Amino acid sequence: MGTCGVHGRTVAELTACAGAELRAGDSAAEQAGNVRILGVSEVHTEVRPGDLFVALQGRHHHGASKVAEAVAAGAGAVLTDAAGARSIGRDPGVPLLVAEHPRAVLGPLASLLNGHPSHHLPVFGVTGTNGKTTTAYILEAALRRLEQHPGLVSTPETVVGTQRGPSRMTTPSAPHVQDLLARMRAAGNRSAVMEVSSHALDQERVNGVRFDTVAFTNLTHEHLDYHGDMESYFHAKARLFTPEFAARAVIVVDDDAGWRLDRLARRRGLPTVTLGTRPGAAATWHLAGVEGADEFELHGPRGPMRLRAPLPGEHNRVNTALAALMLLGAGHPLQEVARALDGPVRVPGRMERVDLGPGWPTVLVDFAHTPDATAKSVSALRARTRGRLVVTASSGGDRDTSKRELTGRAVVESGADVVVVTDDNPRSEDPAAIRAAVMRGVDAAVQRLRAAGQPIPDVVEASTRRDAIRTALELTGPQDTVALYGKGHERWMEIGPPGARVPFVDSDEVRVAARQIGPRAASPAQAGPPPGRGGSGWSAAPVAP
Ligand SMILES: CC(=O)N[C@H]1[C@@H](OP(=O)(O)OP(=O)(O)OC[C@H]2O[C@@H](n3ccc(=O)[nH]c3=O)[C@H](O)[C@@H]2O)O[C@H](CO)[C@@H](O)[C@@H]1O[C@H](C)C(=O)N[C@@H](C)C(=O)N[C@H](CCC(=O)O)C(=O)O
Ligand SMILES: Nc1ncnc2c1ncn2[C@@H]1O[C@H](COP(=O)(O)OP(=O)(O)OP(=O)(O)O)[C@@H](O)[C@H]1O
Ligand SMILES: N[C@H](CCC[C@H](N)C(=O)O)C(=O)O
Repeated sequence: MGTCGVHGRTVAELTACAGAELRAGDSAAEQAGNVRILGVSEVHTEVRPGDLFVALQGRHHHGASKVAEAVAAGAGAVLTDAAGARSIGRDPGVPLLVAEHPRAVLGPLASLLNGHPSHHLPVFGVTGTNGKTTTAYILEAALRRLEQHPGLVSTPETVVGTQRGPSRMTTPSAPHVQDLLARMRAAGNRSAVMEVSSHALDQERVNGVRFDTVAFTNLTHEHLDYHGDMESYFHAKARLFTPEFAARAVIVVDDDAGWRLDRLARRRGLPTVTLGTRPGAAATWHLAGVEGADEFELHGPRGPMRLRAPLPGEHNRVNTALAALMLLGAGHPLQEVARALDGPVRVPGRMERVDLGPGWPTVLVDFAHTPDATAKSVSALRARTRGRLVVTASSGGDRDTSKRELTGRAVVESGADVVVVTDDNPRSEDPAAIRAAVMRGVDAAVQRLRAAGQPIPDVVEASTRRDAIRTALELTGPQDTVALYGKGHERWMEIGPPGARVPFVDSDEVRVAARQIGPRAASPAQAGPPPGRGGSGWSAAPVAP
């Protein structure tokens, strides 16, 4: 990887940058120090001639076991840790750099080799359990309207110049991050928006990026398979909030983690502004609005701003407000920010409507795959659905198992009328076992509602997602809403061993199922089961409370 062209950097320069020790093996140290390195890679299959191969200890392998292949592919030098150096043993045939924490210096080295791209364009980083992608897209659209020509690094897509393409990861490896920023710079982007995942922070993938403004959305139950507990998860997120990474931060303080992060960031010397939606919260900015409406006001030190969220739900007002405060923090005038945020934004697979025409329910595809996201999304749709709200409940395999029951519980407690328990990406697990876990949460919540004398949803299990989609359409009419959760923008289903995928697109499946079911009568009076548990009627525009 790397785009520093034919010039590159010498091994001596990289050794100094990495704080490493240069072991020249059989070659003379001076000669080794003069070797020119053109790029950097941490995956042996991505090594290009003249690259520095950085051999890291991972969860499964030590990259040092791939040094011979990397050198055969043309690696000009190798950087590793003491354990890696021991396992390489004999002279690898190229200069060997040994550092205490090569992972920590991989990003800075990649930045150096790419001409420090983040020093030349403002980078906006968004982290938090839910809302990163949505906030990033809202911000990207606004920066475009402000003629800041943003690049984008996000879960669904990456934008370099004006080219949009699918992403493989939310936040890629350090060499890829720096390579993307360098390519953005070369392609004329004048700003960049980047989602920063907790995995990326834990694995130091954004080390070496200088962020202009970083933002925190929230911290709720997720990724405990990786982080172990919420405390470690918090500390992974908190890594981003230091003056070394960013010039300033915007922090949503609707949960305890937000307040705690604000205190921690300020103690570290990072200037912060806070955003609260709870009445009486001692935040810098407050979001005020009528429940269920997309319009809202933002009150704070620089006066009220009137804004409109481009997607429904309270959570999307927060995402919009966060984007506004990031832009204000970066120095854009208030009126311009308000204007730039006033317009449609398409966020792939987030509250995305699938238009089937008259006679059909409102169908939405949404990426809610955590308990909190599911609760927020179901509540938002409940408030806008005149008829019945039919939702899928599912969870991915080989991921946090403890969120499955909580997700099942969330759909019931947030007001769904019909819950269709089905599959997401089963990966290597037995899909029936995952559904059973989700169903336990659904059942427990139903029992609680029943005991409290409250209305309870109908519950169906569909052993394939295709069946679930068809069932949801068959059950619904034009007054109803169908929400398909979990897969959002994904264009595949992961089934079987790691990496195994079959094509599967929720919105395509909806259209196929509608065609199979056949035409629907256009009149709302003729179709659809009786009204559900409540709600005030779906509308693309906000429904009056
Ligand atoms: C759990 C996790 O994040 N794993 C990442 C991690 O894998 P690992 O620790 O198992 O790596 P490893 O296989 O032990 O290899 C160690 C080192 O040897 C190198 N190696 C390894 C094997 C080989 O044949 N050749 C080789 O060079 C590897 O490049 C690596 O540097 O390091 C790898 C190399 O950088 C990543 O590809 C891999 O991401 C995997 C694919 C992944 O699925 N990650 C997901 C969970 C992830 O990061 N998701 C977040 C979004 C989460 C969210 O917010 O929703 C994201 O930012 O995308
Ligand atoms: N601020 C928010 N708070 C809670 N839930 C949200 C928020 N914003 C969006 N959501 C819900 O979470 C889902 C995922 O949103 P989004 O993709 O923006 O988050 P993300 O942090 O990028 O998620 P991921 O890391 O899984 O890609 C949305 O489809 C929506 O249901
Ligand atoms: N980045 C998230 C995406 C989850 C998407 C959902 N469809 C699933 O498979 O669980 C993860 O890897 O946990």
